[in-house]
Amino acid sequence: MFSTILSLFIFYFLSIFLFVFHILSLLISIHADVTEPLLIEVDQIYHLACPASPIFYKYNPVKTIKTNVIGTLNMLGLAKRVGARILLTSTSEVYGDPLVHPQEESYWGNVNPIGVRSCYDEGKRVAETLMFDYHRQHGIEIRIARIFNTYGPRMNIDDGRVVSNFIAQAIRGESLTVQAPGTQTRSFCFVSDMVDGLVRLMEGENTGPINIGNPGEFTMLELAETVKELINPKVEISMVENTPDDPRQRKPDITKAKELLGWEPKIKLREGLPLMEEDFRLRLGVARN
Ligand SMILES: O=C(O)[C@H]1O[C@H](OP(=O)(O)OP(=O)(O)OC[C@H]2O[C@@H](n3ccc(=O)[nH]c3=O)[C@H](O)[C@@H]2O)[C@H](O)[C@@H](O)[C@@H]1O
Repeated sequence: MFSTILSLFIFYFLSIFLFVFHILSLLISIHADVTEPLLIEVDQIYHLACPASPIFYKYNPVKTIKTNVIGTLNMLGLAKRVGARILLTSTSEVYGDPLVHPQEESYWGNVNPIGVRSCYDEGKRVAETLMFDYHRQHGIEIRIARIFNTYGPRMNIDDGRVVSNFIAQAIRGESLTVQAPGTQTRSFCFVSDMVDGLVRLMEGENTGPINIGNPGEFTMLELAETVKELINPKVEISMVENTPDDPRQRKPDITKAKELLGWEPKIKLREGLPLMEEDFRLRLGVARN
């Protein structure tokens, strides 16, 4: 009798323990790794995974391409299993070093398949292919955004991308490191505009791909001059060595986003930079003089 009660107790205790362990491991896996399968119930998936900063994705290219390929397969598997709509944040990098300017979605790009950026560029291109293959073969509801350079408060101070670098350098009184030749261009979109565009794409009826970005185009020297003027006129601008395959020009054609999503960015670069400066000053503990 006593041994029956004891074994029932142990069984009961073990069941609860295993149940709690299972839930905990699920929760941990939600935050852990998109390259592992995910067992959850959802209606919508925003598949944003993959480091977007060149220094971070080049630091571990194998993991970067695994995230783009295996991660996207896992997310599409989840979408298929639970019937969810899935949005992929692709990138302007699918256009590579573009020979067409500004870049329309119909442009197929000019990408080096074996370069140091390829883990990211080609990874995102494969991710787009997988999205369309699952859409055509399994009827999955897909959305693809091609994000152009985005910036804003709460960005990692040591992210390594140009806007966060220049703002942190200006606040710390260090020289702004323009990578040669400095005439290369980018178009910078403020984070709140980007989020609005992504939500509209997810909620709308268009698969995309749709460019989401701010068409205001600046050379890196112009960006450095603007940051210097707005944040710290005393800092110097220095020219440093660049990295291979740096795209020479980038500007989104956002006709599709305007027509199909009723979206266009509201925040200009000169308005967005001070908002980011405020947040960086708080986190760096450096007040404005
Ligand atoms: O922010 C983004 O959305 C994009 O950032 C990167 O693309 P990239 O445009 O090369 O990003 P940055 O590292 O910020 O470089 C932009 C330009 O600034 C220059 N740069 C960068 C850092 C720096 O300190 N100084 C500097 O002049 C680079 O040479 C490059 O021409 C990623 O590869 C994109 O996929 C990602 O979507």
